[in-house]
Amino acid sequence: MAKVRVYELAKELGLESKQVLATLKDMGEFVRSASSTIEAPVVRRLRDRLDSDGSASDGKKAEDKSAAKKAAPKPKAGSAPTKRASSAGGSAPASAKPSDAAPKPGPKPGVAPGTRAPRPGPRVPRVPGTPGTPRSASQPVTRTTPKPGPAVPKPGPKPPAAPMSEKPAEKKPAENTPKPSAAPKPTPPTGARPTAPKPGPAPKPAPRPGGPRPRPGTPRPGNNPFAPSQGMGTQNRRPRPEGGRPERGGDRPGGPRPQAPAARGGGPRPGGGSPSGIPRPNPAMMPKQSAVGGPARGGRGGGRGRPGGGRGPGGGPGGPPPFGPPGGGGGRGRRGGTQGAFGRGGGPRRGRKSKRQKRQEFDQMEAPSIGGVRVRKGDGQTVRMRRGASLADFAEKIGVDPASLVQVLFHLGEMVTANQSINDETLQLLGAELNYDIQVVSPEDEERELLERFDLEFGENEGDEDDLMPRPAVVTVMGHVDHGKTRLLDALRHSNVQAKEAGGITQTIGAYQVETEVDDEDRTITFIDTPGHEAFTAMRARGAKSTDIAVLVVAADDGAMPQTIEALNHATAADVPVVVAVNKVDKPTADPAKVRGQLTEYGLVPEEYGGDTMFVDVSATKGEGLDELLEAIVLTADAALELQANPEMDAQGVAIEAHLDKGRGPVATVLVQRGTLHVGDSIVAGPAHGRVRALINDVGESVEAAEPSMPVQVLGLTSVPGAGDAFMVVPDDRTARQIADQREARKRAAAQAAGARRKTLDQLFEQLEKGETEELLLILKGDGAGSVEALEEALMKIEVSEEVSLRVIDRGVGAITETNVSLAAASGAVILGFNVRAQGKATEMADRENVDIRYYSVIYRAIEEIEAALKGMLKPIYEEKQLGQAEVREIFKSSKVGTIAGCMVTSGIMRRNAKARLLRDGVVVTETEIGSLRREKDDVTEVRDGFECGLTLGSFNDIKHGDIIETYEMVEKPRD
Ligand SMILES: Nc1nc2c(ncn2[C@@H]2O[C@H](COP(=O)(O)OP(=O)(O)OP(=O)(O)O)[C@@H](O)[C@H]2O)c(=O)[nH]1
Repeated sequence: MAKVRVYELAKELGLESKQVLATLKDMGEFVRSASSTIEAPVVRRLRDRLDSDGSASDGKKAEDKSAAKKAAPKPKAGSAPTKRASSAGGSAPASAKPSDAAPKPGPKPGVAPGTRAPRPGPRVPRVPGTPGTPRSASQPVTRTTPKPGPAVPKPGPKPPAAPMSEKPAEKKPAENTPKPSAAPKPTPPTGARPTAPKPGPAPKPAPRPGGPRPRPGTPRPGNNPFAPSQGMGTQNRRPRPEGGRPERGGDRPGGPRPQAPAARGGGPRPGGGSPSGIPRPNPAMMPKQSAVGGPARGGRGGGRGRPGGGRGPGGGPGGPPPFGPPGGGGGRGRRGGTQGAFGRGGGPRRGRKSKRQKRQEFDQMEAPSIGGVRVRKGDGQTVRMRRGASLADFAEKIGVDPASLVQVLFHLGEMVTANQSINDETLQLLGAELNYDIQVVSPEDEERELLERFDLEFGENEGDEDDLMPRPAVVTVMGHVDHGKTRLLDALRHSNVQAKEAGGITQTIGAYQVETEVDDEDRTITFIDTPGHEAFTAMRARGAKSTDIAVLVVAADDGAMPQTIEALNHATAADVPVVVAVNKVDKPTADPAKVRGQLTEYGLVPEEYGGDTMFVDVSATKGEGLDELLEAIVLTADAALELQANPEMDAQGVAIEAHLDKGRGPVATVLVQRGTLHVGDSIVAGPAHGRVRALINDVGESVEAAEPSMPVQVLGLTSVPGAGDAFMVVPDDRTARQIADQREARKRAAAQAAGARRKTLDQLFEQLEKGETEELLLILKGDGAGSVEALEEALMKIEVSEEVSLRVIDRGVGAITETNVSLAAASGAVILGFNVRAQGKATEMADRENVDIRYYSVIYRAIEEIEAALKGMLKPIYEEKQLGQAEVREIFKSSKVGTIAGCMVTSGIMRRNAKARLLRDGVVVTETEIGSLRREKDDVTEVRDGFECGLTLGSFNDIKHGDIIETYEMVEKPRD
């Protein structure tokens, strides 16, 4: 047997489609709409069901009823309700399923009847000719059908629901009165409406011709909160009009409504909005009801919300077997009912929303509000963040919108953009606020993890004892400026590095090896010469870490100085043994004993005093004490250290200095700490990588390999590594590149985080109040990575005022290029060239673009100039300087110039156009300026004390006898 559509079957059976749908639902069959097809077996069962119910309109029953349309309504109502009602326990049940009804009573007593009734109501109006009665009948039926339009017409043709209606009809109520609902109610006898409440209503029904709208009285209470907002709501309302709202009433032909209201109003549906509305599908209600009814979702089964299906109302609450269980047809009924029936479209919309929105709403409910921003909080779980991560990174890890984090931070007083790197404290603050345990991964850990990903390890693991071989001690020479470090090293290796230094200060780190003989044994010592200026503190600190022994140079004539102590602290922190070289002992003012005494206070006790620190008196210029110094170094190393390394492994070490050589490209001076570095090795040094093209030792010779503790220049890198960056040999170029790339990215983020000068809101507002803030932007270019780094560090320490600050927007090794100039031009930055010059057309371009390039070869000169420049950016400070005072003795009125004050200058001078303030009884009345100034009849520029004058105060005319006029000027005050 071919599939048949519901409406076809309904027609065949002489029923309303909705009735058929309702019955199907009752049978547990899910049929979406009247146009849906149903299988033959289902049709058979349906027929059986209808037959057994007797409701089936045996075909034409309907026709018979045609006359009784009105009755029909009730029946329908009844029927429909029945199902629903059943759940609701409405009266309807009586008709359709008495049994059901009975049980249901509890649920929505009044509802059922009433509910249905209402439905009709609405439609009624449309029903043309039919006065109340007919409509009611039809309506109920129609109602299911939703479509307003169609509904109207249907009334006539369609006899009310056959099955359902029939019973009710029989019950007569229907017949009497058009009110279907009314009719049903009477039925209640079945006990449907246990709730008693509506006894009254039942009777009333009769009155209501237009009665259909039964629901009036009771606003569908249970209806649901949603109703209003949804399409449904509206409809519901309509029917409701208690007492038949005029509006509708008017429309309706049947005008009768009024009565209905009363009737219904009675109170049928106590609780439930849907009572009468049986038919009315209330999408909104559905959910609720189903929920109430119990089986929340199950409802679906009932038939997705087919309107007719009694989905809504009835089903809901009571949820009697048929409808109830399933969830009451409730489920989603929106589709059927809402859409079509009410033509609102609200239904579907709602449905769509619920999926997405519900989740969002749920999330939001869960999310606490921080300063008005809702962000889901954590449960204290740990979130690992790399140093310098951005809000976007954090947001991604915790699955929230970065914008919301920006807002949260804003409320916490930090203004940060989503992609900006944030510092550790801010990250922690945010984490604490959102209840996450933030673990900022240190660069060291990050580095370790990075290498682990490539199965590499940088460290001391050099294999077994057998693999280890003695290696030279690596020594760092430290000390106060000009105490003779360079000269001493120079003396030790018989070269003259010092002469090449500009400004007399060591600018770069050099490393050299010196041979000596101790106890008839040849020993090699590697020296790292660190710069002495304070600006190089960072490099010196690194130097201390990469060395075995520190030689502290102290001038015998000067004694321990601040940087001597600082250097000592670095050595101590690095747990490096110290050998003190008391230099310049050749000087007449030299006092080596004093130096020993001073350093004793800092924990360096000379051996001769019973301590374990070796002090050696030397004279770098005269070459005295050098052998003793070397011997002291070797002895100290032998005594305190076990200097060994595995020369067989892949080389690892540290880059001491690097620069960009015009002819050779990036050149890095590295110190091999373990393993042996060979030409041809793939290496990665910080963010630089490459393959070793050549190795050059400290005396400029090309070598094939560099063993532990040997300083060597490496050629072949693709870029310039930073001073202090670790280097290591890796399996292949690809690995080297990948590691370098990741380090580069990390470095960028970290630099951004460190460099970003975040201002709190308070600070910002403070500065805004003071006026615009100024920032000096710089681009640094130098001959070596160490120099550039040192310069930047020194510059960043300059503190002139809160109002001005400086920021390095770019830095690099090598000549100043056109790229640098164009960046400077675009950003308004100044370029500082340290031991480098503009290259090619960069100078020309700088002139054209008006870019300021400054060249330096001595670091502190750069610092001085930048400091001066920053001071120059400060806004001038003005202070008030009083000019004089005059007393008003006469007042003259002039139609041309206003009020003229005849004054006696009591002190100083009155000057034309000078700033002035008028004082009355010691109170400033106005701040203005002297307008015209006359002495006798002549205009003058100023009048001195002891003289009378006439003056005007701008447009201020409220001058009185006895007022004091004070003049002053603002004078720029020099800054400190
Ligand atoms: N009389 C005397 N003068 C010395 C001796 N050693 C160094 N000088 C002088 O001290 C001055 C500074 O020497 P440098 O070697 O440049 O000192 P430094 O510690 O390397 O200085 P910076 O590079 O600025 O840190 C130079 O004029 C040297 O000639 C010494 O043993 N005796």
